Amino acid sequence: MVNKFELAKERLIVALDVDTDCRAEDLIKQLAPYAGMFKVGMQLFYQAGPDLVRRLKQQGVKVFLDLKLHDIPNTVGQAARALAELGTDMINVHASGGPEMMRAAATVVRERAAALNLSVPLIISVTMLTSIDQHTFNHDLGIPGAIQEMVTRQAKLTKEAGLDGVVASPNEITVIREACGKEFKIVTPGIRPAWSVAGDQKRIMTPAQAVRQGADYLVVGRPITAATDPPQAAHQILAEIAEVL
Ligand SMILES: O=C(O)c1cc(=O)[nH]c(=O)n1[C@@H]1O[C@H](COP(=O)(O)O)[C@@H](O)[C@H]1O
Repeated sequence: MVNKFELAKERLIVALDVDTDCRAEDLIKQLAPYAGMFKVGMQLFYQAGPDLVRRLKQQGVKVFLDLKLHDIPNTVGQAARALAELGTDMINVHASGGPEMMRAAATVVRERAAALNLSVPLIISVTMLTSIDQHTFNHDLGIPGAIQEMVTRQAKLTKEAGLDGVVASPNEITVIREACGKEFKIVTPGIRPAWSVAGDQKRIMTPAQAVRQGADYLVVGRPITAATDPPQAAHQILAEIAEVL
């Protein structure tokens, strides 16, 4: 029987927001017993490039390649084609690029992965960044209404465009589930254990709260990677998740 710790591990994605492939690979070595997937985002990818991703895949590491593609449909489609060749497990685009852009990415990635006999990654959209709060949304960006309404709308568009799910804050899980159903993947950053610092994250929840709301995956970066003892921090988060599973 799979134990709760293993189930919790499958949900945890550690964000490798570091500057070098050496540091990233060192963290993976330390954290492999605790995380189901590792996220390579802009900070690391712009330094280490696709070679690091290829190497991690050869080592059997599950990789979420978080480059948040956002451009006209043709440009995103062509960029997504290159990313599909890396054989990652999850990639993302911005929902605000619109349905045609999202559809272009999904179509190209699936076709390319199939042509190369690679497993097809989950293709998800980023809704409203977890660093945006209601005040910034209304007063700085000048968008009326509640963030939850915008995220629900983006999630529905994402589903209609044929993607697998969304990145959203844990605050929006309930409304996304209602709108898009059980199979639709919800990936939540903005995870802050009670003992950690929120920093630039605004729409946050603890790991236990996010799992109770129904998150499929939790993305956690600095509470683990900037801790004095990253494996201990990861273990503590898994224990918290396992308790509510
Ligand atoms: O797409 C993402 O992963 C993402 C979307 C979002 O709305 N908010 C967000 O924080 N992220 C990413 O999730 C990670 C969160 O890291 P920490 O804030 O350090 O836990 C970072 O790598 C962000 O790039």
